[in-house]
Amino acid sequence: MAATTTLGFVLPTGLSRRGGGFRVSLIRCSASPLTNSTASGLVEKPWDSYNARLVLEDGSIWPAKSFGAPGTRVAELVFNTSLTGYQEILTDPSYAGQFVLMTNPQIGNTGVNLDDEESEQCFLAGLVIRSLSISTSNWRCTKTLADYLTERNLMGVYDLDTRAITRRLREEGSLNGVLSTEQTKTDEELLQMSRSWDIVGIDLISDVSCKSPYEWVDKTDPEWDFNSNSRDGETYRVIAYDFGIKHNILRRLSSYGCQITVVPSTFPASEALKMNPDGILFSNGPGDPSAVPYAVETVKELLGKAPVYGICMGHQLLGQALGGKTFKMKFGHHGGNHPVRNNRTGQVEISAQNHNYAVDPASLPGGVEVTHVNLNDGSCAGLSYPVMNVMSLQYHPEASPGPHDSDNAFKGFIELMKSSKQSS
Ligand SMILES: NC(=O)CC[C@H](N)C(=O)O
Repeated sequence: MAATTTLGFVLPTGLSRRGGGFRVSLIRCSASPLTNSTASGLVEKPWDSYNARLVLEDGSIWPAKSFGAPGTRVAELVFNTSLTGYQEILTDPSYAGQFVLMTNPQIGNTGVNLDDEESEQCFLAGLVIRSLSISTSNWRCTKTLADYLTERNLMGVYDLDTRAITRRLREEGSLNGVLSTEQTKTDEELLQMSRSWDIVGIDLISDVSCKSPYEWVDKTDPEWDFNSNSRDGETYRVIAYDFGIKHNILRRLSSYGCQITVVPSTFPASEALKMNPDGILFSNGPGDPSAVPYAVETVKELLGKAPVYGICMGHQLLGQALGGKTFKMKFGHHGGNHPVRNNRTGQVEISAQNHNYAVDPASLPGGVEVTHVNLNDGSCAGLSYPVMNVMSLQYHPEASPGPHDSDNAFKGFIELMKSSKQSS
C-alpha cells in the first residue's frame, strides 16, 4: 500500500477521490524527524511535546508532535504560503473553523509580541508546521510561540511532512481533518469525526464579530507608516461592519483620516444610516459567504446610501448583494505572494490573501466591473459598481502579514468618499 521515497517519507498510495467521495483505507504517513544537533549531540527542545495525530477525511494519518494545547479538534485544513507573519495569521478571525498549515518549513523563530495581534483572540482551530524553531530571537519578542499557543488553549503540531500534505490539498482540494493528542481515540473514530463535519453552510461570523459598537482610534505607528502621510487632512466618518475584522484594516483607515465606529455583524442598516456616515466598510470574516443571508440583506439596504468598501468576506457579501453568486474554490488562496492585476491600470500587485470562496463574475449583472484578477488562476479579485460608489477587494490591502503593494486601495476609498461628499 505504501512506498518509501528517496526523501525519507512514506508516500501513501491508493487514495483517490472518485465520484465525489473517497475510497478510504487508513494510511499512516510519516515524515523523517528533523534533528537539531550541535557538536556535542542533540539539543533538548525547550518545550513540552507529546504525540499527536492529524487524521484527514481521505483516510491519511499524519503522526506528529504537539507543542501547544492538548485535545481533539475538527476543522478544515488549509495551507498558507507566507514565509512569516504567523502571529498575524493566528489572530486573523477569518481562519475560524480552519487548521492552518504553514508551507515555510520552520516557524517560531521570532516568537510573539503584543503589537502584532490582528484581533483579541486566536479563532483558528490549530497550527500545523514542519519544524518549530529551537531558538526564539527578536527584539520585540515577549514569549515563545509554544507558550503562546498553550496559554491560549490552541493546538499546534510539528514534525509532519507539510510538503506532502500541501501537495495532497492541491490535488484533492480542501480536506477536513482532526488534530488529536488523545491516544485513547482510535484512528477510525477520528476519521469518522472528520467525515461527519462540514464548514460549508455554517454562519461563522456571528461567533467572531464584536457584540456592541465601539470607536476605533489607533493609527499605524508613524515610524512605520509609508503611504498615508501625504493625506490632505480631511476627516471621514466611517462605519465598519465587523464580520471578523483585522485590526490593521482599522489602523490603515484611521491613518488615512477616518473616524471609525465598528459595529457588530447584525447591526441594523437603519441604525447605521442614522449615524450619517461618509462611507461604510464591510470587513473580512470567516466561513461560507452564502451562509449569512442576513449580512447580505444589510449590505443591500446600505447600497447607494453611502460609498462602500468591501474586503474579502465584505467583497463576497457585496457580490451577492449586487445579484451575484459565490462558490467554494478548490483549495483557496492563503499567503503573502499572490499576484493580482489591476485591470484599470494594468499594474500587478503582490498581495496578501486568505479566502476559500470567490465571487463568480459570470453571475454578476451588467454594470458591475471586475477591477482586479488573481493571476494565478484568473479568479475575480476586485469589483466596482460606480453608480452606487461600490468598491471591493477579495484580498487583504492592509497586509499584516504581507506586502504593502495594495495599500493604495485605502486611498481609493478616501477618494470615493471625498467625491461623494463634494457632489452631495
Ligand atoms: N479573509 C476573509 O474574509 C475570508 C472570506 C471567506 N470566509 C473565505 O474563506 O473565502
